[in-house]
Amino acid sequence: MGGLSGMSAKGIEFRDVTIAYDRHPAVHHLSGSFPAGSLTAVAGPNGAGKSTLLKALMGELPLSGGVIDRGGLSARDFGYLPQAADIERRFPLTVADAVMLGAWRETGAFGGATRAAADRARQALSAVGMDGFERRHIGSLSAGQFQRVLFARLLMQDASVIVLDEPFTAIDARTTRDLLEIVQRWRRDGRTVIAVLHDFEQVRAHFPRTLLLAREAIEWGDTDSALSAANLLRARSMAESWDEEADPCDADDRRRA
Ligand SMILES: Nc1ncnc2c1ncn2[C@@H]1O[C@H](COP(=O)(O)OP(=O)(O)OP(=O)(O)O)[C@@H](O)[C@H]1O
Repeated sequence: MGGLSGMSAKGIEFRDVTIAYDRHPAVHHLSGSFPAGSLTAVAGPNGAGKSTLLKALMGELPLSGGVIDRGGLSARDFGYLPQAADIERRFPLTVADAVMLGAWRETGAFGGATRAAADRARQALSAVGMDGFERRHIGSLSAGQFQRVLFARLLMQDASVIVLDEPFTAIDARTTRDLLEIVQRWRRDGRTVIAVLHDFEQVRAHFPRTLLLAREAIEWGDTDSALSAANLLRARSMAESWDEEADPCDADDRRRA
């Protein structure tokens, strides 16, 4: 389905990025890049700043320092799947409506759905194994079925960068396998995929690049190297020693002064 339009060959670069809540940095002095067309896992302990990083990448959080260079991409080039807990499912939408929301680039905020968009929505639902569910209310789906629908919406959106926050947490093994196949398909299309994941075996098997984060980058590069035993130990010991709220960043304060 769909070719890549407006894809940037430059990738996305973080330069000395700090993201703070009330001056307490959740992501600290982070530098590195997501090359165009790469498949990267973001891993790290609880509270490491993974979701914060994705929200800042999506422009939902301001930076306290540094720059995110999106290589000329705009918001419409990004497809974002937040953590399941952040998604409202009681909204009275059918499966077909939910997938068609991914076509807003074609239909516009108030425009009608074109026949072509409706056909693509059917193809997207079929690709995620959800044929025949069009009229079901999204609130009536299992967690795995709903995640399939959200992946269909991303397929529909045809974004060149796809950002997934813990897409397989609390999802059954069969659905996870099918959705990982969709991720590989995005990779073959040349899309850039960035996913927060907790399962290191899954990361090693499917994601060539990894950012191992513990507020700071422990390593950002090839997965085998980033997930070395020494790095994982370091991430764990950093997590065990940090307070829930990091100290305000003095260096940043001095720079601002
Ligand atoms: N809205 C907020 N206001 C204040 N602090 C926040 C907010 N959101 C997150 N934090 C804090 O920022 C830090 C990083 O949180 P974040 O959710 O980014 O971590 P994470 O790596 O995604 O964790 P997990 O694996 O548990 O989902 C944590 O200490 C968290 O308590």
